[in-house]
Amino acid sequence: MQTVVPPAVSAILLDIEGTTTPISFVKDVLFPYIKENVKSYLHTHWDEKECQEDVDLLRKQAKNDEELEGAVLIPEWCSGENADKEQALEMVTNNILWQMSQDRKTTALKQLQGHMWREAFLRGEVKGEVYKDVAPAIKEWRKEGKKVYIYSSGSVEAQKLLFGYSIEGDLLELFDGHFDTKIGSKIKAESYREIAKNIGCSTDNILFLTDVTKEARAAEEAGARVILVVRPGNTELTEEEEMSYSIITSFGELLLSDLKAN
Ligand SMILES: CSCCC(=O)C(=O)COP(=O)(O)O
Ligand SMILES: [Mg+2]
Repeated sequence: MQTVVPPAVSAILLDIEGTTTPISFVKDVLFPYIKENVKSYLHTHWDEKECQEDVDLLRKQAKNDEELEGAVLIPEWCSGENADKEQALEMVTNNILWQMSQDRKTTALKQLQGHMWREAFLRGEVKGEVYKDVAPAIKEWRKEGKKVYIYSSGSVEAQKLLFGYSIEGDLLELFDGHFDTKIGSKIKAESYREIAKNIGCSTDNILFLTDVTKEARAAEEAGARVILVVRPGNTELTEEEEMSYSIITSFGELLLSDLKAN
């Protein structure tokens, strides 16, 4: 079945996990890579500026998380020149593993993950999985003058790795820009307003494609248009959610209204 995109839409904003990319790729490939390698990564890179910045951000996040039940914290002494490296990296590792056990989407965790995946993608150990219908559909949309952006909890750096080193080669030229949680949480309406400001359009001109209804609601609250994407392995939608949203199972089902007229 086809779903018509209203002509007012000038920008299509795409989620990654569960939308352009199977959840299984994230859960079974990307996340295990972090869990298996985080300690040795920290060990190797600990003294580098980038790694210390990542640790500092993780420590600040942990401070904010103090109130959370079961939170694994990172004491103040864990970053900086005088830190006992072995003890500190043990604490940081435990914090990362705890955050991942909760599938947290903090900027601190996502930044470190992006830096770790860089090694895996550059060495060719990992290639980004992208659904087959994604690239051909985006090419069509762009031909029709639509701008296409990514908005994911994964850091912009990680997004560029996934699409730049994908199973279909370098797909980065499909996108006009990338957003991550530095612009705000995906479940906050304000983030979509900020994205619209950044793109230079009204939220009403944005069509957001996502698999997560909390994200869909936030985008709608901001005035953006939303279509839910149902892919194999995604969380099942409730009957109410199915009734409330337009749904597609492939990007090929989107029909630009300008095209329909032809
Ligand atoms: C290269 S993105 C890695 C996937 C990830 O870490 C993530 O949290 C995906 O979140 P999304 O917002 O795309 O569902
Ligand atoms: Mg998603």
